[in-house]
Amino acid sequence: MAGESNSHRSGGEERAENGGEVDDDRGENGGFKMPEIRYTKLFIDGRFVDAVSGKTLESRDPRTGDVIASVAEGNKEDVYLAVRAAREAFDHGKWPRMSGSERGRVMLKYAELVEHHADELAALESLDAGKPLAVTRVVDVGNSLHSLRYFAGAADKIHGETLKMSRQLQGYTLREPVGVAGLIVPWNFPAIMFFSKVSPALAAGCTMVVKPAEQTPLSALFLAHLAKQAGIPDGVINVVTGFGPTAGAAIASHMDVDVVAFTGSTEVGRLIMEASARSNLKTVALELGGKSPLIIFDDADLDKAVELAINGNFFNKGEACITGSRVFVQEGIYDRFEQKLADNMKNWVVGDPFDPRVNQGPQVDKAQYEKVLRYIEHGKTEGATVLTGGKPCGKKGYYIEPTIFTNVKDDMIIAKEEIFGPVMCLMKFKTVEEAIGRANDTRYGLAAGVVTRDIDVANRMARSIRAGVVWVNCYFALDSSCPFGGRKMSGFGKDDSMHALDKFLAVKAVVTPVHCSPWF
Ligand SMILES: NC(=O)C1=CN([C@@H]2O[C@H](COP(=O)(O)OP(=O)(O)OC[C@H]3O[C@@H](n4cnc5c(N)ncnc54)[C@H](OP(=O)(O)O)[C@@H]3O)[C@@H](O)[C@H]2O)C=CC1
Ligand SMILES: CCCCCC/C=C/C(=O)O
Repeated sequence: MAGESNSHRSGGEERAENGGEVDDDRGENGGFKMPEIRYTKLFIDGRFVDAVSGKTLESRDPRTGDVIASVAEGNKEDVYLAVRAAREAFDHGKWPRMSGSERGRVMLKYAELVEHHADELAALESLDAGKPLAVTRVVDVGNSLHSLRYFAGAADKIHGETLKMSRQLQGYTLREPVGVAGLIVPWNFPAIMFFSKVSPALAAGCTMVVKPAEQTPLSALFLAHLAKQAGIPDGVINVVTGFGPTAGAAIASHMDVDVVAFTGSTEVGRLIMEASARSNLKTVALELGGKSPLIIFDDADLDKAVELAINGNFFNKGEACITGSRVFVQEGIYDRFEQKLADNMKNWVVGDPFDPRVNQGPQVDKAQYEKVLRYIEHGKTEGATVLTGGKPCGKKGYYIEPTIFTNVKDDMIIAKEEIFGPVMCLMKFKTVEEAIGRANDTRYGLAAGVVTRDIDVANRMARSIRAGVVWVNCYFALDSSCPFGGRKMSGFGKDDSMHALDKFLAVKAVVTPVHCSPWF
């Protein structure tokens, strides 16, 4: 493992460059200076404060399992304080009452500050979540900035409709900020997830309480500090770090929270809906798990298809709801595809995320590491064949070899359940009809990929697959302007695009009689 003096290349070969061991003379962290962790308290009403209980939770370095910071452990009482601040800011503060263009201007200032601190943010994110720094800087920070700027631009484009009514009535709709938003986000893309919820909520004029995942609280606190610097009024963004069953559940069941936007597991999504039903029937938007198909046809560009399968499965160590973890390859190209995939995986480097040569860092924590390894064992006992990987690697930390299973049957656990780790199921198919049937044979419906040069096949697949997005000849092609969110047990409601605003806006109809109209 790099940073630990040996990293790992997939395909069973330890470090090709110099006979297995890396001669790493750049010292620990590849000579990279670790970020200073400056913010570890709850952010409520514009101030960093301890949890009422005084308790803290530990954020750990996934490279080693060592504690990197003790962070305030907020619970129900802290959530209540945060919601009170958000309520006050909504009911009496200026943010919801500013014009959209003024809000947009402050959000652009916020984006400028995030960009100015991009290196620090990227380093915090890599340290907390185990992501390669080079990727974090470009993808995680880049995507965060894009989201903030997109919704800064959207803030003055929120408007209703005039209604053509069937009687002598004049009607129009207003789209008003819905109120206090509870934003519960996971650990796989902490900053991206923060902004995927915070940016549209800000643009809509809502105030909010954000709960980051217990594994990755650091970037949200840092971003709260930058929000204050940018001039976002106190109480508009509050961040309560803490555990899901306490702090998260308190947000979901709070009578004064008007909407919860959540990304995470399907199991917790269900709990959030239950909490809404039992409390104030708040609006709920859920972005949940997936088991997405990536379907590669005989006519595909082989190099491209292999690249998409690798990135579609092993990017972010497979910790993404949209991984194309069921790779279906048509029989005519299958053998060549499998060979090239195995060959290319030899260049995939697992190791310290601060080493620029590394493609894949450690899983986020021990629980996820153990969960993924259990799935790998399931795959073996169910009779699938290990093409690459199949075991943990490194002497410490939560590293797992990128694992590809062949001879996978659709009803195997590894082909049905979300693994959320670097595990690909490779399967063969014959016809378009078979590919459609098997792609849809899942309780999830988040994303799908199709690789073909045939426009008719591409169109037919795009219309037949029941998923929130179908990527044709690309994968992970997310953009702030493109709606993102699933169907079936992958949830409902959209992140990104103008659709993301909907959950933060209440539509109100205004109707008056109209007399003497020359047209009616
Ligand atoms: N769709 C996606 O992008 C994600 C999917 N997952 C899936 O979920 C699996 C388990 O990961 P896990 O971290 O447990 O995911 P969770 O769904 O538990 O976590 C997501 C967020 O929800 C919070 N949360 C947990 N329980 C509750 C609750 N009862 N009420 C309100 N909020 C709650 C978590 O807090 P805390 O961290 O404190 O528990 C976290 O902030 C993964 O292996 C993966 O399959 C996970 C993350 C993202
Ligand atoms: C380019 C990658 C950005 C991924 C952000 C969206 C991920 C969603 C998820 O895994 O929940």
